[in-house]
Amino acid sequence: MAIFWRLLTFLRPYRAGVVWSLLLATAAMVMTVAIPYLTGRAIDQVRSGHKHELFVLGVAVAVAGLLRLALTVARRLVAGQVSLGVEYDLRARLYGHLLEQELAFFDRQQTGQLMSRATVDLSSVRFFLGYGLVFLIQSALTILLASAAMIYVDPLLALMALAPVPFVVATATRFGRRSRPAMQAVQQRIAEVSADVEENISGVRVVKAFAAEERQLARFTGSVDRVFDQAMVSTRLQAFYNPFIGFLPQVGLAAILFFGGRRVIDGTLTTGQFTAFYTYLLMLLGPMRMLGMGLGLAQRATASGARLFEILDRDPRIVAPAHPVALPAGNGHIELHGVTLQYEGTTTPALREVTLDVPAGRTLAVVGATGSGKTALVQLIGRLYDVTAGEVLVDGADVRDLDPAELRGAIAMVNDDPFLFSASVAENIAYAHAGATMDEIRRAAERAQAAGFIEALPDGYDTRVGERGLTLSGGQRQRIAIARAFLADPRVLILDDATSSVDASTEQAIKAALREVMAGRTTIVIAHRLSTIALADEIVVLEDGAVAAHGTHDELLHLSPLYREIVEKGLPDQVFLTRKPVEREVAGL
Ligand SMILES: Nc1ncnc2c1ncn2[C@@H]1O[C@H](COP(=O)(O)OP(=O)(O)OP(=O)(O)O)[C@@H](O)[C@H]1O
Repeated sequence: MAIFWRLLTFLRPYRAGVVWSLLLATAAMVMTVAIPYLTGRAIDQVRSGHKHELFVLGVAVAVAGLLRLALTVARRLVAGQVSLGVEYDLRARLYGHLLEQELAFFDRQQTGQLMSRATVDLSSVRFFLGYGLVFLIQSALTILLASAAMIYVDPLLALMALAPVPFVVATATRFGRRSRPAMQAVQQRIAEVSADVEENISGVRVVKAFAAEERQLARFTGSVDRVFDQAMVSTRLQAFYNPFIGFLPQVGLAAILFFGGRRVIDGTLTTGQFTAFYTYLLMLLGPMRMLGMGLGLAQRATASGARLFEILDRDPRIVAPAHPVALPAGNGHIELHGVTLQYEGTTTPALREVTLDVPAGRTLAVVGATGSGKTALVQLIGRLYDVTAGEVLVDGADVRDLDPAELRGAIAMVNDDPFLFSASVAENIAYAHAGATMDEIRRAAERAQAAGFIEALPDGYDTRVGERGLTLSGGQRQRIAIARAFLADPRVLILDDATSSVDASTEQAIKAALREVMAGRTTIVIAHRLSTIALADEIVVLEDGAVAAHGTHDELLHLSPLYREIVEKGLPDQVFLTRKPVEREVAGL
């Protein structure tokens, strides 16, 4: 119930619309109630042969009908606006809130689940708030007005006719109680199906590569079956309760036909009154059914609301401090003091007591076996995760004291698998600097050794790259990411150099681009090959999240057996493809 009241708060900005909706609904109801009354009177005029009065009443029925039409159209327009407004607000709030969450939140969420909440759940809430609520109130109002009219015509008969109403209310309440959990389970299972669809489409390359379509389909069919089974539980409840709610008032109808008919025969009730009375009772049937439907919508919206609030109530864990300090002037001096990082839900830390000092402008290569904590380390600099212990300083300021937006504005990351948005190449390059001019974009692309292939694309810089930029090769995407970093002009550059899939000349181009972008900035590079290590001033070797060794290449070759082993066996060295003397030297050529 608390969730239901909270849902109503979404209507607050639309108070005027809701009030108008209700006023229009009430006026339409008055017209609806007036029609049987006028019809009853008209029938009495037929019996007494008053042609003029009959004409007037006929016109009055037509006018009431027209007014009702106009009022209903107006109400639907207003309600539609409210509904879409609520949808707009909710979408913006939900999306904004999701974007505020820290990375760790997304590590544990299935994309499809989140998407289902943002679509299926959101639309059931907005549909209820926009239309369902008015349905409910309108039905209740019709029942009240028709009851009042019936009591006015004949209190005793009215009592008889209305006797089933308490049973209707009791049945509807019971229906609500049984239906809500069933509905919530349906929503949950629909979300699971969405998650399955999302995973299958995102991972379609793996599915195809392993010819796993049949297996995936079987799994998917399983999820769909689960939705079907649970929806059937819900449907069975509805199949019984809804008609039952509609049936109860019909018991009243039979009683009215019998007792009311007798009173007409006795002459204590006119035929017109009897007709009006009977029509009122017929009028009750619709709203009673609508009441059931409205309650169904309310159940669904409450179930969906609970799922939306789960997200909306989650406070982001990495936020700007109340009084952030400004990022001190500097050129990207990075310090880690006794840093330990343990990801949520894991038992062993990904980083243990790491202490590092990277002076401004220097290049540090991070090497280590897979899972040794290289990515974990670089993610801490932009505060994508919070340390479990210790501190990370950028130009002397603890990253937790800074506004994350300012901090991240000073850092650029070039991943091994850069993500490109479905937009033009130019827009993708300008992602870090939305106001960049075409000239700046071109210059960045040139420096990133990307201009050549971009100009060869069908529409040059205006070429749209598909979702995830799949129309471009890995090496091309990486150079676009480097161009992005140029435009961002960061103090600190973070690189992951896993360019193992590119050919020799691309590798050369990337190395040249990297050397250009690294100049004059602090760079931390996760190195997977000797040629990248050659770009670094110093190297840190990670082993199980701890610093195993730290020094220059030569020092480490003497001091660290682990480094020697990594150099000898671990790095997919392609240094023979490069021509830079320094790299040949490093590789011992
Ligand atoms: N988001 C996460 N949540 C929980 N554990 C994680 C998360 N990311 C990484 N880990 C774990 O933390 C450890 C360090 O991972 P990290 O990604 O830093 O390794 P890495 O050295 O970059 O490996 P690779 O070279 O394969 O990319 C691993 O044991 C990994 O399983």
